[in-house]
Amino acid sequence: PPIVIIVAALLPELGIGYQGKLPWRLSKEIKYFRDVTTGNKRNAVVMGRNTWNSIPNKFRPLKGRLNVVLSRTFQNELVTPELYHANSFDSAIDWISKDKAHEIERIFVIGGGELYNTVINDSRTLHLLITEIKNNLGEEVPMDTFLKFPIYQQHQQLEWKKMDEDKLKKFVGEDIEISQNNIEGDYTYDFTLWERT
Ligand SMILES: CCc1nc(N)nc(N)c1C#CCc1cc(OC)cc(-c2ccc3c(c2)OCO3)c1
Repeated sequence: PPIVIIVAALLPELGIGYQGKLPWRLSKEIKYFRDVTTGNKRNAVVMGRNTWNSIPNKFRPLKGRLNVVLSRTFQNELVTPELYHANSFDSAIDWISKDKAHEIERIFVIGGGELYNTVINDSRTLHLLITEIKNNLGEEVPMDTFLKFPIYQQHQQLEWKKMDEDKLKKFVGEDIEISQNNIEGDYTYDFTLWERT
């Protein structure tokens, strides 16, 4: 199944976290994340162990999705029907691809920084769903984790192109309502789709 990175990042530095937490609480953004990763058919959400631990207990495993958690100390095993443990990204993808029981439509990589910065360079990753966040007051927001994505550089031979909103709507599915220029607290954010050229 295709691999999609889904992430919310603060422009321009592409900050995504601080001390293992999301630096913001954006309710419509969480709804978008839930709706897109849940979709209509069964999808997988792949995350690192720290991200798993940072999801509030009552929300994990993320419901309606096959949760795959990576840790170098894990054995590859199906812990429950909704939770698979793997000791590498490749062994997780291999298992998901072979596992007929689940018939996974899309594999969403949902964090954290270390996993994002590895998977962005994997040729099997064809799409990025980036929620571009801006701070309204232009103030410094404490961050310690950043995306190392080569997509905002000015040089021409960009390997990633931002798609228009119609393509985003088609990609996530027409029944998902996409509102742009969302303002919540000190933040304004837009949902974007990027394709590998
Ligand atoms: C939901 C934030 C998000 N947005 C986008 N666009 N992409 C993502 N990969 C994520 C994410 C994520 C993992 C994560 C991390 C986290 O703390 C670091 C908390 C959650 C989370 C997941 C579900 C929740 C919730 C928080 O509050 C209510 O329901 C989820």
